[in-house]
Amino acid sequence: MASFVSRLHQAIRTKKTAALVGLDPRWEQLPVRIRRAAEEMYDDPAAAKAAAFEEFCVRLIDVVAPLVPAIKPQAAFFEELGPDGSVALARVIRYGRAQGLIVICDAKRGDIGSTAEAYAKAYLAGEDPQAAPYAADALTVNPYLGEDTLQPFVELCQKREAGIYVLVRTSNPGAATFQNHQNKEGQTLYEQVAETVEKLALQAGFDGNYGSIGAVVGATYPRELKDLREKMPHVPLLIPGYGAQGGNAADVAAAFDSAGLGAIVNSSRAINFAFRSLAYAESFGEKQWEAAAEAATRAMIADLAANTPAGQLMVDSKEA
Ligand SMILES: O=C(O)c1cc(=O)[nH]c(=O)n1[C@@H]1O[C@H](COP(=O)(O)O)[C@@H](O)[C@H]1O
Repeated sequence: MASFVSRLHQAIRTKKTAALVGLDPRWEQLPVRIRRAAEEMYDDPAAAKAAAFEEFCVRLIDVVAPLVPAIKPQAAFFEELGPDGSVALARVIRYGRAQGLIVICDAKRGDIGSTAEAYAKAYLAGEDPQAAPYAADALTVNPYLGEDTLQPFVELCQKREAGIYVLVRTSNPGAATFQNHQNKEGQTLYEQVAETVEKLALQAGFDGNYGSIGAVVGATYPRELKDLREKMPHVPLLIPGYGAQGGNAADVAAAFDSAGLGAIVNSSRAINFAFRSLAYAESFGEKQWEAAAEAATRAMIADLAANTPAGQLMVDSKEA
């Protein structure tokens, strides 16, 4: 049995990058051919969109599976379609795992403890992909209801060798409104959450350096990121906000330890829809959307390699 964090770090060592590809299928931005083919096949719009999302994500997984350790399907886009979307999400998660990827489902769940337990059972398959309907290795979790509501997730992480990433300091422009609220001692809400997550990380899947209870910290706030890395030395970080939201490799460099571990950096739109971007549209165009996604993934990996210690792993091994 291997804990979530040890499986993740093994995958990072194998692929020699901490790049994480988010799967955020947006109907209007999908390649037209995929949309048209699905619309011809299904009369029902939700069924057509779900089929198109699945095809797009499966083909994207085929592109990125040899390059990166992990993917992060965004549940929201699938849920928007109703039951057909949920089935597509479950199938995409399974396909990703079958290709040897670590799959982090981004559904940002959280509720009172007894309900949280049901969410945990739904998403946290952990090491055994048969253990849950949405068979993810890890799930993003909202801590707003309190520490007791994280406990069911932590317990299932222990039982199934799964992981969670708790929202600590998010990447969005309004992150500070609640998260920077200070208590009487001057400690911000996100620092209090960080303290709890650090404590929980020692309780589940601890591999001697890191636990399997992680934290989401945005790339768009590099000062807070550096500070939180120090406050949570045993917590693996999931860092969104690189790419489309403006974060760059220099912004996330402080998240990594001297072995290049301890964090993964997500990019979704900039890879999924690279064929629509200024950087790649001219060279690739819509028909070659997969080649554009591959080029964008390779560019991200090269950027992290050049500007973070995690990337140094790749450089060192090429030289060896
Ligand atoms: O939990 C997340 O992944 C997340 C947390 C956060 O603070 N900010 C954030 O952008 N995300 C998610 O990460 C993805 C970022 O997508 P891009 O901005 O297209 O790279 C989206 O699916 C977001 O929902």
